[in-house]
Amino acid sequence: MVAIRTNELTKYYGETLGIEDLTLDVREGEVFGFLGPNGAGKSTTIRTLMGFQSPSGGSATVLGHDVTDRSAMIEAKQSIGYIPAEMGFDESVTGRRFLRYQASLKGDTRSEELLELFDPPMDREIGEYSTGNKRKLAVVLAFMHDPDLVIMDEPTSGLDPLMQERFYEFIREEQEQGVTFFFSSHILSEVQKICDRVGVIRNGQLVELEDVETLLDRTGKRVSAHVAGTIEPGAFDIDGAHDVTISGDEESSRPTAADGGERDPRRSAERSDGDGNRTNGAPADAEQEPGEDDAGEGSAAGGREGTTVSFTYTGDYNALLEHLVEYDILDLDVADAPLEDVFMRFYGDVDPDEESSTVGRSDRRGEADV
Ligand SMILES: Nc1ncnc2c1ncn2[C@@H]1O[C@H](COP(=O)(O)OP(=O)(O)OP(=O)(O)O)[C@@H](O)[C@H]1O
Repeated sequence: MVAIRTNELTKYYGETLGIEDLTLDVREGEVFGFLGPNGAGKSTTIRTLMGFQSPSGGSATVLGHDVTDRSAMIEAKQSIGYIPAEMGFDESVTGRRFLRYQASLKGDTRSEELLELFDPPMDREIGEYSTGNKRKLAVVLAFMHDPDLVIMDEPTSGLDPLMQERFYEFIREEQEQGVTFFFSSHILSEVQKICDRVGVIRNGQLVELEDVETLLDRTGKRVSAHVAGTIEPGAFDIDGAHDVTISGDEESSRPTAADGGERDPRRSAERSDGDGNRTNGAPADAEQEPGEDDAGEGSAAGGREGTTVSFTYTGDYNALLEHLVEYDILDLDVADAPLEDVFMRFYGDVDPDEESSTVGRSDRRGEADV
């Protein structure tokens, strides 16, 4: 059976496109990730599925109930958990009081267990909560009535890494009990970790629907190797390597008026390939800001000699290792390919400027760390 079904679901805000012709099924018991850059239409989809706004066209059902049918949706929500992107709490009451109020509306069969797990400060006024604590409370509220379907809009934003892991583990356990999840995210690694299938949305339209294994194969890794000596041009034109950039530290590390004193050859190389905002895949010290602490003696390229090669890799890992072994590797970084690479490589016509302005820098850093 399907838990969510949309058929050519469309939402315009006046002239502004929210989503268009969105057709997808979320199967009962699966964890479905809905991935896309800022403004792609994720929240629009979620708010429409929750019945908070009417579609401009098409149709949708959740747990078999038409999302435009008010009374059907009231009934459906007894079995639906919801974590919104913006948590609209009454800030003047304590968490405990808010929970009691919610319990009176939709029931509470397991808040004790959830409070133990996520531990928001229940006796403080919600107005005093940190963002993360608000999110923890939202998680407790979403699950306290033991829902069959949980719809979540970027549920982990604001949670610290430990809490995120706990939440992922919790989702896996809930899924084993048969709960279905539909959630939006910017974070590819998160989606990769916990989802069975992924829908990718861009400019209001579904551009891909994949199982995660397939997406992973297509996404690949961002590899950056810093090696002693030089790398011949073309040396990394190997099967499965895309967007290869090679940068030596001799010339590119010298500050120039044009680059505002940039010294790190890897950063210079990334700029030169027209992707000035890319941060993933580079060794940690490539994050150093110009002039930050590289002003010491003999500090060209942060004091590191050699050459850096960076590329996205979708090939066979053994073949890559065999190739790398020919070099004296000083530093190696392998990370999930960033979300924008997926868009740019597979969905081709994205304007890099538009993409870098819509996908936040901090989001990309977050992915690289995972
Ligand atoms: N209430 C609204 N009124 C007018 N336009 C809206 C409204 N809500 C969303 N939009 C527009 O609809 C489009 C999709 O926005 P939406 O919030 O669904 O994207 P999103 O994928 O959730 O983005 P984000 O990741 O930033 O949350 C955007 O162009 C946005 O400006």
